[in-house]
Amino acid sequence: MSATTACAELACVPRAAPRASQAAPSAADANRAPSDARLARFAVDALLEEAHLTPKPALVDRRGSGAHRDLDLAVMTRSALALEPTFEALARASRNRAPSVPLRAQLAQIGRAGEAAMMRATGGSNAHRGAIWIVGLLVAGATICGNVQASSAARICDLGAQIACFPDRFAPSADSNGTRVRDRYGVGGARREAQDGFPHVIGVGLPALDAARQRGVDENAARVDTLLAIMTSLDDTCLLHRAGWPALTAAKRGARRVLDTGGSSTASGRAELDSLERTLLALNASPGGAADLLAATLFIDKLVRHRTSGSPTTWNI
Ligand SMILES: CC(C)(COP(=O)(O)OP(=O)(O)OC[C@H]1O[C@@H](n2cnc3c(N)ncnc32)[C@H](O[C@H]2O[C@H](COP(=O)(O)OP(=O)(O)OP(=O)(O)O)[C@@H](O)[C@H]2O)[C@@H]1O)[C@@H](O)C(=O)NCCC(=O)NCCS
Ligand SMILES: Nc1ncnc2[nH]cnc12
Repeated sequence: MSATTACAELACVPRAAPRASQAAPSAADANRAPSDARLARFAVDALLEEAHLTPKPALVDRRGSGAHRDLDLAVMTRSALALEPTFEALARASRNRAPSVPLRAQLAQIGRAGEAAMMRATGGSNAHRGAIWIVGLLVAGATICGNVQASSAARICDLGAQIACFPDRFAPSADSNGTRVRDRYGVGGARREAQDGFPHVIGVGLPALDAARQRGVDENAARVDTLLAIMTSLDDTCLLHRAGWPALTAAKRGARRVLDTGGSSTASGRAELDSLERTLLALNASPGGAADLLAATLFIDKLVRHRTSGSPTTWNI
């Protein structure tokens, strides 16, 4: 499918730490599609904002390492920053292309080089393998989409899904955690999430973020509640790989309880969130796939929403 959407320009969003300050959008930014560099910057910003978001149950955040022994906030930050050239290369390769077998093969090679860059940056820890896949495909989808407007989210996800559905011709026969878990439990994992059109971004994450903002909770709580909404239904192979079905069930039910008792901004919701975290830590399990899908939601939100909102989100991390 070719890029046909006629869209307006994408403005750069004023944002807080942890990254160096960004240039404000210039008049020259008007009426053109986001550049490769800007798409990459949004992708990295989304990863950084996810990592710094606090509190997240059993995940790395500003409080500590959660259930992870080999990850902390400094490692997650180094990993995200090291991925900027990867996301930019994914965008560059997708420019003026349509989803196809050759494009899929080229993106896969860039993605694998990105995984190697992540491993070098983290000293061998897997911080963002899932995010390279999920957000990388959305970067490609956004590039092919061209100009981006408020209604572009579904098209970007659809284009990313089309790419994911083509075979990865040069894939090494990998024996990944995800492959083992999919065989054992019969779940779809990261691959299926992309091939199905990113349902946890388009059908869960973005609506949950909208709903939380409309409820008037602060942006931090809105994002935590969005993560929890994703957790309520995601078959997260990170949880399954670490602690099997009990961890996945505890994560889904616990996240639902937090939301049903008012969300993370309420005292009762916060108590349920603490309880969910204790349960996951006891199982040595963490919802890494849900964290990646939150980052993907934030990436799309930046692309399609901030420019049109008129009042860009400002929040401290
Ligand atoms: C298609 C791939 C994603 C490969 O997938 P596969 O499932 O075979 O491999 P995994 O290595 O298991 O990676 C999948 C990661 O995706 C995240 N995830 C899990 N469930 C879902 C889901 N339902 N939807 C979306 N995403 C999901 C998750 O990533 C996060 O967890 C990681 C941390 O886990 P942890 O257990 O701490 O770490 P490990 O070191 O792995 O465990 P130990 O061995 O130490 O015990 C962290 O990375 C988070 O991001 C899953 O881990 C894809 O990778 C692929 O084919 N790549 C090739 C390149 C390519 O084609 N690129 C395309 C262009 S971008
Ligand atoms: N914040 C986080 N903690 C642990 N694993 C992750 N994978 C992606 N984001 C993560």
